[in-house]
Amino acid sequence: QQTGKGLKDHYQDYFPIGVAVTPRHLQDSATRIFLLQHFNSLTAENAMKMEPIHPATDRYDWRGADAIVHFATENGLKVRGHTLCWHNQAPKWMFYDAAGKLVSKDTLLNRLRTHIHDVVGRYKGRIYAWDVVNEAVSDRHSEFLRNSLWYQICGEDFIAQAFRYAHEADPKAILFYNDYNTENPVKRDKVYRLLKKLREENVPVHAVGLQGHWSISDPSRALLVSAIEKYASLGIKIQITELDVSVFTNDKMPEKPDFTAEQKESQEHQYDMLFDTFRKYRDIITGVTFWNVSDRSSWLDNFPVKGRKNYPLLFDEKLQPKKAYWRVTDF
Ligand SMILES: Oc1ccccc1CN[C@@H]1C=C[C@@H](O)[C@H](O)[C@H]1O
Repeated sequence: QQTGKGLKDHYQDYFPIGVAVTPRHLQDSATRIFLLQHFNSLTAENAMKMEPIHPATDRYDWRGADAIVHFATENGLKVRGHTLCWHNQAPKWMFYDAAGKLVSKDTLLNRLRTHIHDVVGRYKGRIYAWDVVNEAVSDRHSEFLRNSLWYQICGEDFIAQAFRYAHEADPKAILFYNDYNTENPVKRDKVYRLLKKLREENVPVHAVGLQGHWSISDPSRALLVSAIEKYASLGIKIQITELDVSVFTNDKMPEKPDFTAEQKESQEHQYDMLFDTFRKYRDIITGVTFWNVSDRSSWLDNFPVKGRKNYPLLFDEKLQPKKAYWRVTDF
């Protein structure tokens, strides 16, 4: 399929440009052409999460993941796997026994190992990178690790074990720890502390995923740079794995749902700064992936405020480049 020069072409000398997709995106020919024009990496928005892909102890649903991997392989796109161990969208059955009681640490770790070997094994050689553990660090000042069922049952060991299982299953895959708010100094230092400890214990964690759920006012260039420098000092690579730039700086519902001139101007400026910084760190940043395809639909339309229309991406609801697109491709 021949397409005009797109975002990925502007960045071919820097890093792959990815996007989170659903199988439905791939059923529409206009969307397929759009995806192939602008992106050379895909992430499954939901299809490879624990519950969607492994809904029952003895049942996997491979359809969505297979469709995305098939499309990517057919068109020469990279695929990032998301995510092997997370507290959200995890299947209840994994944590409870037949009597409905929480399972033991050994049982849970064995279930995690089976899950990881089955999922990573199926796509071995076709998925080059995995978000092995997502969001294990706490947002609470008093906590280091999030008090998830993973942590309650296993303590911190589930993190190292998840990476070891993934490495066993595909020794060539690049293994990521993935999280959000990773530029916030308090959380940044906790993520750093976790990664440093894992690396010192020779746990196969190769890179850190900064989700990049940012806004027109956050992060500042200074905070982004200090986070990149701090993680890079561990000798690991960095990817921006779920980039979007919310047009809101609070959790209030606006008077009207429109995308104001001020919001546009701020977003153009923020995207310009972000990609200027990414380009400067091209030797450390090995990929930038957007979360969702266009302003037509974003997970931010319902988070953190349900029903609040957001306009966080480089393409508008008609899949047309916004001015921010031209700001990040004119360099
Ligand atoms: O920015 C946040 C704030 C609080 C909780 C979760 C997040 C981000 N959490 C991400 C967002 C959407 C999901 O589809 C992704 O899998 C998840 O990694």
